[in-house]
Amino acid sequence: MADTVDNTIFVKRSKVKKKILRKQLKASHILLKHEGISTVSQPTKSLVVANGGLGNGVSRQELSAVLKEFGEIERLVMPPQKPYAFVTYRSEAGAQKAHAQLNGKSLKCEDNVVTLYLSYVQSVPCEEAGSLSLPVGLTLLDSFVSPEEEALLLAALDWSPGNDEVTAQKAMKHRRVKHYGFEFRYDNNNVDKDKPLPAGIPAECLPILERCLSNQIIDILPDQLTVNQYESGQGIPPHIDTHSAFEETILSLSLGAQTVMDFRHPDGGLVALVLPGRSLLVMKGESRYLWTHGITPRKCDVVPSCDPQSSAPVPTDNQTQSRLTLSRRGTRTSFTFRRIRHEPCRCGFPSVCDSQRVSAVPEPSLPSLPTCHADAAHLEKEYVHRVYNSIAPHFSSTRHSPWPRVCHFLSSLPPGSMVADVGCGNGKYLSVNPEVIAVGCDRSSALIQICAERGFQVFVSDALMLPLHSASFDACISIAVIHHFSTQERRLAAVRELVRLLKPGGQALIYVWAYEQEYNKQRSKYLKEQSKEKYSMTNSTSNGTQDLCERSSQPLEDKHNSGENIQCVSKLADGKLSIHTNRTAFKSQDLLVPWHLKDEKIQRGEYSGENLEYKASSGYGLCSGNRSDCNPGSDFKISIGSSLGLSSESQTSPDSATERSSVTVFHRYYHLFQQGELEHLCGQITGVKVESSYHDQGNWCVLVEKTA
Ligand SMILES: O=C(O)CCC(=O)C(=O)O
Ligand SMILES: [Fe+2]
Ligand SMILES: [Zn+2]
Repeated sequence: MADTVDNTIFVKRSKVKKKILRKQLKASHILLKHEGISTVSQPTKSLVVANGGLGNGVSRQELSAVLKEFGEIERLVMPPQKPYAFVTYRSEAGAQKAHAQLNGKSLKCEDNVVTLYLSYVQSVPCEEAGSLSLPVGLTLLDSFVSPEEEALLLAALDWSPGNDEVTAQKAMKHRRVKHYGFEFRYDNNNVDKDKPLPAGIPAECLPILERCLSNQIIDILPDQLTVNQYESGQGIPPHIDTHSAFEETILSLSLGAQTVMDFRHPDGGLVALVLPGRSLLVMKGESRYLWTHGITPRKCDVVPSCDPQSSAPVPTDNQTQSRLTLSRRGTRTSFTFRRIRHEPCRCGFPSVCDSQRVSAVPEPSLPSLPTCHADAAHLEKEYVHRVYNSIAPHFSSTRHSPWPRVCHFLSSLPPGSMVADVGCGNGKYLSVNPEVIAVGCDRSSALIQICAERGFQVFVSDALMLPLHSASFDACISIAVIHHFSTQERRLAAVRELVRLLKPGGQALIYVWAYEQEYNKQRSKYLKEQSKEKYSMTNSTSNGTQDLCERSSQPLEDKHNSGENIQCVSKLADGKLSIHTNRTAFKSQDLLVPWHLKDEKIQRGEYSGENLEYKASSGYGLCSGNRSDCNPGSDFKISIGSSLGLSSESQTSPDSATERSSVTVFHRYYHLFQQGELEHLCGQITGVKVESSYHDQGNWCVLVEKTA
């Protein structure tokens, strides 16, 4: 008897399983047919979650809440308006668990119930610029406090000078602050844990904190409060709240005027999020530990044109760009509640964790000159691509003057010419001749973002594999690009690819950095900047090829080699690349050139002179307003942000830059070309004629023509 019952259950169970499997296969089929997403049967770390998309009304918070029960999430990609999402777990085991437990399960969302079907995928698409997604672990709860509570909280603040001691009140350069419970010290980026302040968290905050407890936003009351007050035009540099100082959950309550907070991922992602007055921002997980947050000092924000305070729907990706408007800032006061940490932080982000730094991060050793493609690609990824993504806004701010001879080449092209700028950087050559049709590409998504914001036709691409038709361009330029390829084969391949684009009779102008910085008894601008810049650390060359100077007493070498007999002058001690001393003569052909980024600059968004690039970029791709339909039981609303590529390197505390200004040094790999080397390279390609070659301000340059 018992057997029969068991068997019936077994049969029923397997029927259910079969049904789920059928539906899952159907979902995979639809994904392939309609979206071109192919699933695999072998377990991987990544899953596509059919029906778990923003297009099904599933929010990022809702999906990530269920997914993270099965393991630590590395990435959650939710393409806007799609009925699916992608998740990548840190381990395959996590993905397997989620697959086993969630497949065919219902997910109850705010406004509907969906059934999830999960399949393994080999790779996950990148989050596109403008797509709507928040950093993992970030939640924004709209209207968390009532207007009455807002007024009460603001009235509880006493900014009079007599109160300085009690709340460690400070007037910072870009805002004023007060601390309760414990002082957060901006000199050492930490709190004196055994020195509590006379004033604890004001009683007016308690009802709000109780609400956080009962809504399970926190499970223990905070014991530290920092109040920041920003006038219009003020802000806070990008930073991560010190891991060792505070526990995981950070709450930031926005009162008064709305603002835009920028979240940056170390890989370059930027999410600009509108924080409306009376909203509560909850930072946990990756958003608290790995992403920096900051407010760019400015008087206006670019926001979606629908009133973010209203319950307008989320604009789609395209609409986000087209329906932007300016919003004037007013005075904003934020209450940041945190809990002091008494044990070292053991988060999963050792690269940015001050508790784990010493033991976890070994001293970086210098890379070697590569001998195979794989090593070369790796070197370029670390010492070219990553660096440009990290320094993009600052790099761009030093690159505004086009070189005259490049301009002359572009200006002499007939109207209507098709021109490709391969490695276009910030796009400074794309508008030189308005009569031609110019497209640009660069390997750095952060630089391409800057170009896109300037309205140029651009795309991200590797110069070795351009997604452009052969023989379709009248002219190409490659300015200061090919010297970043680390083997002769790759440099040759880059020139070949450039030539491939040209129509017969088309011309390519190529500039590379010269090993010889002194030519015809003339020192290049790069060397001359040495005396002019007074060894400053502020990278502000306006049109020089390279970066800033550093003091050096090394004599200039004058080494000229003839083109026919190119000798390698790389002197690699134990095979390692050496670090070049800026503004001095090169000692070897392959080396690492430092780029000094004053943290203060990047943190404050104060790039020298015009900081248009930075300002513009941090204002775009904002989050939408709100979802009107969220959480019917209460008056919370969830705002969803959008991301685009821009990077930041700083991971220090909010005002370390005010008290100390540290410099982050990045190293870019260069192969310096010797005289004749570029011509020699071009000479190896059939169907190419070197029209002319010259030395221009420390660069070797060729103009080549495609003959067939
Ligand atoms: O103003 C805010 O919302 C953020 C303040 C903040 O990040 C901090 O004080 O660490
Ligand atoms: Fe913070
Ligand atoms: Zn940590």
